[in-house]
Amino acid sequence: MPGIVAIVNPVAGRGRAGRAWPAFEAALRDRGFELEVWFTSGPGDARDMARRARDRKVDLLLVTGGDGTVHEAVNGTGPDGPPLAVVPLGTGNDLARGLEIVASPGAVADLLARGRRRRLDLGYLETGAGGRYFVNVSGVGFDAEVARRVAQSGGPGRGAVPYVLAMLQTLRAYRNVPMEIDIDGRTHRHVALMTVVGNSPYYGGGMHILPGACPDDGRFDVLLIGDLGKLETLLVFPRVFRGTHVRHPRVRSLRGRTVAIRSPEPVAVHADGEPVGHLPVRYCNFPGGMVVLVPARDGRQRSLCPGEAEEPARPAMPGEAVPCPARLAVEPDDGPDQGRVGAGPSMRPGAPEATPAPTPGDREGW
Ligand SMILES: Nc1ncnc2c1ncn2[C@@H]1O[C@H](COP(=O)(O)OP(=O)(O)OP(=O)(O)O)[C@@H](O)[C@H]1O
Repeated sequence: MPGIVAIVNPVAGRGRAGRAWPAFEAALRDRGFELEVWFTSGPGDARDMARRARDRKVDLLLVTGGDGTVHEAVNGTGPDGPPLAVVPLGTGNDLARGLEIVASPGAVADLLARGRRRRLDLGYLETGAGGRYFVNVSGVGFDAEVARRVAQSGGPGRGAVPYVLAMLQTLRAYRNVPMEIDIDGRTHRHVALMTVVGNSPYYGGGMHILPGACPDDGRFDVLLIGDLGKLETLLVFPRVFRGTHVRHPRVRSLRGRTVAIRSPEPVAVHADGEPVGHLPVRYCNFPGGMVVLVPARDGRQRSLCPGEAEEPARPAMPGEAVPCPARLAVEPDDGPDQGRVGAGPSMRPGAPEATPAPTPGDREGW
């Protein structure tokens, strides 16, 4: 039967979600909302439950937990699932942070009563290990190694402190790697600390990694972080919390609908902080692929994009003309000598060919 289904991950936020949930449920019932509550009992449950809720055509899916729970939920619903409302009781809560969703029972009851349904872009990536959706940010290289270390440290509960500790451990042994990054058919080559692709500005529990990211513009923000040395990385890192790292001369900000990255070396990839395999990776965006309740502000429609006061009149599905294919083919890595990224089938009909291989002098240290 349609209605509201609440998926609650009781261990999110190191158990905060389970402890706080009864107050949220009471506030919602007091305001007249009827809901069915499903508690997860382990990894993967939120995905399976979200799929079941989508199949039942529920009116609203209330996802209670952190970014990992939201990540699982969208991987259960896929694009154009039921509208989501997030109760941010995890550790990092980076999606909610970008949308200014407040974790109090009253604010969540207001969100359901008066919030606006907004279509946000849903990212999709595919590595040799398979494909998945992501809501915030994916990274390739250094931050994916950090994510792997954080995941290995075990159990839910991420956030900035474990991230910073893992980052310092990773930095000791990490070597920058050559990467080829193809954005909408144009190839960029560099020796990289890491490359970041995302729709939302925050990750890692409040790091403002993509300060220009606009979650409903139909395009990814792509950050190319070049050949920084260890000391330089340590010096630049604190700037990530203010978003000023993007002004560093070895950092480039780009945008695009489709992105492919490869390297001759086995480079790790993460999606929303979850390790998801190694290069090569291909990304595409489902513009407007998820509907999320965001707080209403004084009856005005606030823009979710930096630098825009009011929401511009975007079409409901801004990028419909460039859909993601049902399944992306990832070719085996045949190394940089092939001269270009994405030499296999294009992700979209009529996409321009990648630019030819540069002369050795253009290769920025390859
Ligand atoms: N009942 C459960 N017991 C153990 N693990 C669970 C359970 N339910 C879900 N999980 C796992 O808990 C992980 C962590 O949840 P989540 O990411 O939402 O919280 P968090 O790590 O505290 O927050 P954030 O991701 O915002 O930092 C999820 O990836 C999920 O697989």
